[in-house]
Amino acid sequence: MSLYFGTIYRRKSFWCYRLLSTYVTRTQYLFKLKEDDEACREAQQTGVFYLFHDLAPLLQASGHRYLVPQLSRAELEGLLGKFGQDSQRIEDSVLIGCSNQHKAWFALDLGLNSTASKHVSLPKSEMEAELGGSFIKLRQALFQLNSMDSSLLFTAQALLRWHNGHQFCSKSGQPTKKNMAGSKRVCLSNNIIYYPQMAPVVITLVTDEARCLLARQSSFPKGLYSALAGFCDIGESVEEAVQREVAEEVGLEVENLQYFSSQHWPFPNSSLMIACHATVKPGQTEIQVNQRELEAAAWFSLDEVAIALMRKGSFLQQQSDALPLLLPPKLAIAHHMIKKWVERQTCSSLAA
Ligand SMILES: NC(=O)c1ccc[n+]([C@@H]2O[C@H](COP(=O)([O-])OP(=O)(O)OC[C@H]3O[C@@H](n4cnc5c(N)ncnc54)[C@H](O)[C@@H]3O)[C@@H](O)[C@H]2O)c1
Ligand SMILES: [Mg+2]
Repeated sequence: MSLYFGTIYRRKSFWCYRLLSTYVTRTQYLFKLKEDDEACREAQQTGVFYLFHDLAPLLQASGHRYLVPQLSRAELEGLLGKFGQDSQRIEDSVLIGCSNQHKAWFALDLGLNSTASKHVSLPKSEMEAELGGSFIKLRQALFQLNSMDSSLLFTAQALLRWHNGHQFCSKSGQPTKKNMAGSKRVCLSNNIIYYPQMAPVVITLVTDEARCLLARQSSFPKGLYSALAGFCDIGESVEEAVQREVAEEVGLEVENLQYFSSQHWPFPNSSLMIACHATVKPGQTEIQVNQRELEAAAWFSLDEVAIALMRKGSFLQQQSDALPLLLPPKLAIAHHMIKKWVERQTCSSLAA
């Protein structure tokens, strides 16, 4: 992430002033909103709101793309008023970020039916007509959103889903209460604090000298292959999870693990995808596909993968049986690790 300097000076001590970056002041502001309910309530007065209905975000079609409308506080109060609700409902929203000018961004789901909340679900189609947009499932809209919008909506949906699923304390059975920002929930009967959770998942691009190993599950779109992925078991390090998953799914032992990058992934719940490159031990390349986990796995050459990366068009539309190799879309970390491997291989073959 590139940091650039803003104009805000903060007094560090009596004689020393420090220039803080826009990124740092924004981060510190968000921290304050998470910790201080009053400050967050105040931020709700001037903030903007992204609406959801039963975890589907409000979107507006614009040509082949989707735009993500934001409502001001006044617009949201007007909408709630039309459906017989007061501004108290706004406190159900969760904080998902803020602009460099410290305008806070919130997400609010007006369609979730929760037993713990006194607020009822608002009717979807009437709201859509009122708002001039549609509540569309995130998976369906993925390829028509820009990367900033999709990342913000991923966060918002994950947080809203977590709150919806943690309305009661698992120890006392009593309702839990969200703090204003939605960064935690507390059980008032025993003070247990619950924080939003993500499941760590390792995703590994296994390679030998000239090929990479890709696999597919039967639920994938036809022709689509990706890197090997799997949830970390409790007590495991990333390295152990990578080695276990590769051994479990394709019966290979890997070495030379190299961390590549990470990504929050909202499907099916909230995962932290930890992407690594790894190589097989020399001479050990024979795959045994675990049929309980995978439909197929195979080694692919640099040429096959490089051509597949250049292939345009959505794999969602592929219907034919004679399918070319298809790779995950750009918003998936798997795409970027495969691309990185192709770049590295191409550079080293040019240098040779
Ligand atoms: N963003 C990307 O590029 C990318 C690419 C591939 C996979 N993924 C994601 O990685 C995730 C894991 O991949 P996988 O399905 O091969 O995992 P996996 O190989 O661990 O197999 C899934 C099975 O693991 C078990 N499991 C263990 N812990 C779990 C948990 N916390 N939540 C759900 N199931 C759990 C379940 O029985 C489940 O059926 C998937 O959700 C997928 O969406 C993302
Ligand atoms: Mg797997």
